[in-house]
Amino acid sequence: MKIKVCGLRDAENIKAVAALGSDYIGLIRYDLSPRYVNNLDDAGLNDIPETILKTGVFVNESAEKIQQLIDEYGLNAIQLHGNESADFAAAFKNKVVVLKAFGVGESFDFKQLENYAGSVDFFLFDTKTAAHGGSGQSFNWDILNDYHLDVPFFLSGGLSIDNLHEIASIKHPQFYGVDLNSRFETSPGMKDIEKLKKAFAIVKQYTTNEIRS
Ligand SMILES: O=C(O)c1ccccc1NCC(=O)[C@H](O)[C@H](O)COP(=O)(O)O
Repeated sequence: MKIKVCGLRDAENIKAVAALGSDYIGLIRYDLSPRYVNNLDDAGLNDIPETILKTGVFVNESAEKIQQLIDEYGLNAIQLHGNESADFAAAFKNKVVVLKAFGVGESFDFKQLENYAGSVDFFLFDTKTAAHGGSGQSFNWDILNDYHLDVPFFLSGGLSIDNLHEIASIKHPQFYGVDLNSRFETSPGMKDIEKLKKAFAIVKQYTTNEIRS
């Protein structure tokens, strides 16, 4: 089970998250988010191990701007959180890892994902919110039983120390990773390392059990 810690922006805080063994770190390039990183120089990306995927998170950003940031900061992955089309995503596939986020409400039509299947590496299922992300609220994970494509997915939306144990109830073969954000913060964009340490232990435990069963 992979772990992505999202909404980071401070170099020292990012180093501490990297030391925990995060597989992905998310840097939000959406200026309406309280976790917006205006200047990626502040994130100290040169100091983190190459094994960690530096993920730019975008909401309806232009392809040119995304490409510029990939080139300038060596982003390894992009997460598209707006209304980006499958063709838009496909233009980046095989250059960087592409995650396409979808907001899940009380119901969700997984048919709309069929078009994206060959154009992305992962889906990220988040809680539907007008803010596009970072709601701190979880959705009803039972809905995932209706997902039948073979693209692996990250579970996102309101994951916290209180509900992370419950990922064990998700038996889906494409369940690939978890995305941790606002429930692990001391303030927007600053992660609580002690809380994350506990979360990593829970996910590790889940992964060990998964391998055994
Ligand atoms: O976190 C934000 O502020 C945000 C705003 C706009 C688009 C995406 C955003 N976050 C992207 C993520 O991957 C978050 O981790 C995801 O939305 C879940 O956040 P949370 O519910 O706070 O755990």
